[in-house]
This record gives sequence, C-alpha cells and structure tokens, in this order.
Amino acid sequence: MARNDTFTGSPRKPTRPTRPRYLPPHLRPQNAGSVFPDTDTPEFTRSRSNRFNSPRPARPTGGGRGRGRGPRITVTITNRQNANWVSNEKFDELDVTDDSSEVTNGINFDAYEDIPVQATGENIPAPVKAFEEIDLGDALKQNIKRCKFLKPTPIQRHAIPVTVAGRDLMACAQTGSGKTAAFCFPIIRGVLKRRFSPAGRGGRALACPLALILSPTRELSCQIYEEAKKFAHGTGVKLAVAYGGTPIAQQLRNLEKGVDILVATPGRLVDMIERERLSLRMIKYLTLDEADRMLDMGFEQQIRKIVEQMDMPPPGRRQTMLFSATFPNNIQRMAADFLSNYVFLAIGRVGSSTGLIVQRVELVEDMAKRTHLLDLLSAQWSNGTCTKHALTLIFVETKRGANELESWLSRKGFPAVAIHGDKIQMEREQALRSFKSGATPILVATDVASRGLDIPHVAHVINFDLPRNIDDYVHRIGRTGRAGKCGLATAFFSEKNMSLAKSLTELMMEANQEVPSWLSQYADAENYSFSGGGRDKGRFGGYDFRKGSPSRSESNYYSRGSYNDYSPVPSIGDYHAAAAASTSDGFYNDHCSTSANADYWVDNSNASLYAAGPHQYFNSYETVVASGWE
Ligand SMILES: Nc1ncnc2c1ncn2[C@@H]1O[C@H](COP(=O)(O)OP(=O)(O)OP(=O)(O)O)[C@@H](O)[C@H]1O
Repeated sequence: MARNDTFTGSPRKPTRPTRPRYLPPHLRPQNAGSVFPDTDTPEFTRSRSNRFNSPRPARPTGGGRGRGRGPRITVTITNRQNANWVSNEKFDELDVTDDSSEVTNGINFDAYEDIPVQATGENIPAPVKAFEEIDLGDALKQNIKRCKFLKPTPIQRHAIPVTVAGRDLMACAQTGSGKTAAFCFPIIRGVLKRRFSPAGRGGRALACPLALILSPTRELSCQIYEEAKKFAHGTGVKLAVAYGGTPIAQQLRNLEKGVDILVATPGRLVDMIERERLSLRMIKYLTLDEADRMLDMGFEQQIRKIVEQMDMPPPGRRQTMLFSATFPNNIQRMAADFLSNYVFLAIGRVGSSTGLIVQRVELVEDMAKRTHLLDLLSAQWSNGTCTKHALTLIFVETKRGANELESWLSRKGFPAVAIHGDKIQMEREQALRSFKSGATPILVATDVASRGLDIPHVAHVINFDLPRNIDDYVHRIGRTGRAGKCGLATAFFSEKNMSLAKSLTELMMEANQEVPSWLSQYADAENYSFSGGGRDKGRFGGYDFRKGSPSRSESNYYSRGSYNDYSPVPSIGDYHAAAAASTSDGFYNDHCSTSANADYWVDNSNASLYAAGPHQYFNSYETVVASGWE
C-alpha cells in the first residue's frame, strides 16, 4: 500500500517505507513525476482516498461503488419519504452500479439474435426473450431491474427456463456472458417457493441449506455471494458464504443465523460438515460453477465426497446445474454421474474467446519477456491507457514468479500488486481491492485469478507466461471483454509453449483473430509431432457427449437466439467435427456465414478494433479503452 500511496500522492501515512521508484530514461516525460501522471492529480487522490476512507458511497446519491463499467451518474433522490427509499438505500450498499447509461452504452443487446445455440436433451423448455416471461416472483424481478439487467443474456434466456422447469442442466457459455445470474435466479425463485415448507431444517446448531453453490476459489465464492445477495435483496432469502483462509468461527456463527443458500469452496464446506455444523440433507439445488475445474483432478475427490458420500439427496431428488465456459468431453462424462435426465446447452459462437477480445500473440524469448513487458506497459502509458479505468492483468506461471514480477514492476515505476495461493487471505483480498479500485492498476496473478472473477475495467490481459492448457488460456483472457465490452489479450509465446501452438491457432481462427504466420508454422509442425495441450475434437461450446459427433438430426435444436429457427448454426464443436468428418451437410458454409456475423454481444462502436492490423496495435488498444471502457 505504501507504494500506492506514493503513486497517488495520498496524504495517508504509509505503513511501510516507500520504495524509491526508478523511472527508465525512455519513460521520462517532460514534466512527469509519476509513470501515471493522471492519477497524481488532486482529483484522483481525493476520490481514491474517499473510497478508502468511507466504505459506502455518499448519500443521497444512488451511485453504487463497485462493479460498474463506465462513469457513474449521481441519482438525486427527491422524495426521501418514498416508501422505497429505505429499501433502495440498502440495495445501494450491495455494491450495485447505478449507472443507467451503461447498460445501453456498453452492451449491444441487438447482437443477441445472432448467437448460435445448441441444446440437447429430452423435452427442452423453450427459451424466453424477456425476464417478464418467467415466473420469477415480484421481489426478484424488482432486483433484476435495480441491477439494470434489462434483457436476459443468451445463456439466461435459454438456461433459466430449463432450470425453472425443474430440469438438471449442463451449460457451456462464453466468459463474461452472465452465467452467475443464470443459476442464481432459478435458485432464489426455488428457495422462495420452498423455504416456508414445514419440513424440519435442522435447528440452530445444524445448518441445513436448500441450495449449495460450489466454486473453486475463495474470491469467486465471495463474488457469487455478493452477486446473489443483490438478487435476493428484500426477499427474506438467507445467504451465507464459506471459504478457507479465514477463521471458521465467524462463518459458523453466520450459519447459525440460518441459511437458505450457501456459497462455498469445497475444503471449508467439508470441514463444516465434519464438525457437524452443516448438513446437506435438505439440498434441493446444487450448482457447480466452473464445473470443469471442479471436476478435474485437483478437486474431483473432494466434490465426489461432498456430492456422493455425505447426506446430499441423490440426482433426481435434487436439481443439479453445472456451468462453465469450457467443458472437455472427459469431464462431461464424469459430470453425468451427478445429473439426472439433463439438458445440455452450448451457447456462444466459436470458442469461448469472444470476438469481444482482441487477441495478440507475440514471440518473445523467456529472457526478453520483462523488457518486452516494460515496452508494452510504457506504450500503454504514453497512450494514457493504463489508468484506474483501464486495468492490466498479468498472468504468470508460479507464485514466486508473481512476487518477483510485482517487485520488479514496482521498481520500474509501474504500480503492481500480486495475488496467488501463497498469500494469506487478507493479502489476497487487499490486492484484489486495490486492483479493482484502480489504486493499483496492474495485477500480477497466477491461475488463482483466472476463472470467474468479474473485475470491471480490466482492459488488457497479458499472458506473460502462457498456461499449459488452452482452456486456462480461454478463462484467463476472459477476465477482459466481459458483458459486451471489448478487451485486449496479449500472449508472450516462447519455445516452452510449442505444445500450445495448435490449439491456440485454432482458437484464434475460430474467433476471427489474426494468427501470426510463425504461430501457424509451429502449429503445422505440431501436427506432425504430438498434440499436448490441444483441444478435444469438438469441445468448446461443444456438443453433448451423449450424442457423439453432432449432426442435424441428432440435436434437439440449433438456433440463433430464436427457438423456432432450427437452422444448424454450429458451435466450435460442430466446426471441428465437421472438419474431421469432412461432412457435406453445410456446416462449413454455415459456419462461414456465422463468422461473417461475428459479433456476439458486441459493442459495434468498437468495430474499428477488429479491423486493426498488427501495426495498429496500440491504436486499436486505445480504441478499446476509448469506446469500450470509459
Ligand atoms: N442480463 C444482463 N444484463 C446486463 N448485465 C448483465 C446481465 N447478466 C449479467 N450481466 C453482467 O455481466 C457481467 C458478467 O457476468 P458473469 O460474471 O455472470 O459472467 P460469467 O459468464 O459467469 O463469466 P465467467 O465465465 O468468466 O465466470 C457481470 O458484471 C454481470 O453483472
């Protein structure tokens, strides 16, 4: 924090000595005392210290603190006697952006109609076009309006009717496309309908929630909890969150107060069950967010224990929802154990890397990465595109690497903070807060921050070290380009990453990105050697593994947003399968026409971004920031 105090010129006393900041000669502007001169202004200092000193926004403005994208507006409440005032006031405390301009500015809902959708399973409930079409209850609907969710996103349009109808679901949709609400709304609705049932709920010492939402990281669990709290505001539905790294006592006390919906990470959940403070016997709704991660080798045992070996009702007696942006076939197969007569939904164009994210891959030797990063950040700075409203998230491979890069960047005058699994929870939370607020506009992270986190204003994701697995890449770059906004992702590709060349090339091609010729050559070479890190055939957005390779006759429906449109618009899975089988049923042609219509949920005002060639790199970046983020 001391470093950031220096950077912003905050009058607060630093808690530890300020590090001297070196400014490389090539970065020295004529009269700058900071690498980020705009944040040195008294105005920024003032607003930042306000934010830190007061945990809540000043009233009677309606502007929330947090997750907003774009400038906030001040809503003056003219009638404080209004019956809604108290309720609205409390809602504001829940970190809701009250920027009425942002929804229409940032998200182009018209582009929804072009989204390719695949749904398989028996008797699939029809999708809806508006939240009003679903019986969600008045209180929940009011909260949806307060959140400025004017229209459901494609995953919400298709998934909510399925789960409201009581069906199990395996859903695959692009990063940042609104999956959280897609599982929260039906759960809250269901809990509201059930919670007054006379069935015993355990009593004070034993908490028996009706719904359990599991996620792989503490930060993601907290985020889902905060989001669900907004949706459940004023409904009487009780929520609690349980995650490791913090004392369990307070979390147990919260459970004692009663809990309908519990959001948890697996480890802490098991701990609570083993202490006999929590029982899963009343669970009616089970959600695994980032389900493929939850069922991969790292978590599978724990999840099986929770779902199969504790007292949770079996499939059929509970409703199970699995959500992710990626769903490899082997994981789908395993996940099927947890489901009963489920609907499979794949929503999104190709790959989970939406056209919203401009992807760049640069060939950089390991030894040269730091210099290259410095050049990149310097260029951003000179373009004014590394500010509190255009954050940069840098992924590295190891915890040690994260610490080292954080220190090095700070020494070079770039305010950075690191997050990784070896930091204590308080440090992790502080780092994230500082990054989100823009006080520290660069976050260096391991994969602990790669999934699910919805941080407004992340304009640039840099894969300083590429991950080993293409799915991790998809999730990492998905921290930008969210909710209809544009973003930029840059990857440093070195010799170590050869095994990723093929899958990366495929992914970029699918997302209409410019693939450097050297990368294509590596990908070709990889074809002749091995295919480690490659994608399963027909995987993302993929097809239901129960059906094998997709074909028109097998699938229940393919559509572009409209349920009645049965035209076979393929997803990436279809694309691969079609390529592999050289089918003649028009997949390729259809795919091409889909590609031409590439803008899923795209802010069309950023069209120039997509036309930008390699030499327009920073110009295009500027476009992202100018029109997409601020
Ligand atoms: N219907 C909607 N209208 C407007 N904004 C929405 C809507 N649904 C979701 N959002 C916003 O979109 C953003 C991304 O949503 P969310 O975090 O649920 O994405 P996700 O699909 O879970 O992403 P990831 O795959 O990275 O976990 C959030 O800020 C959320 O508030």
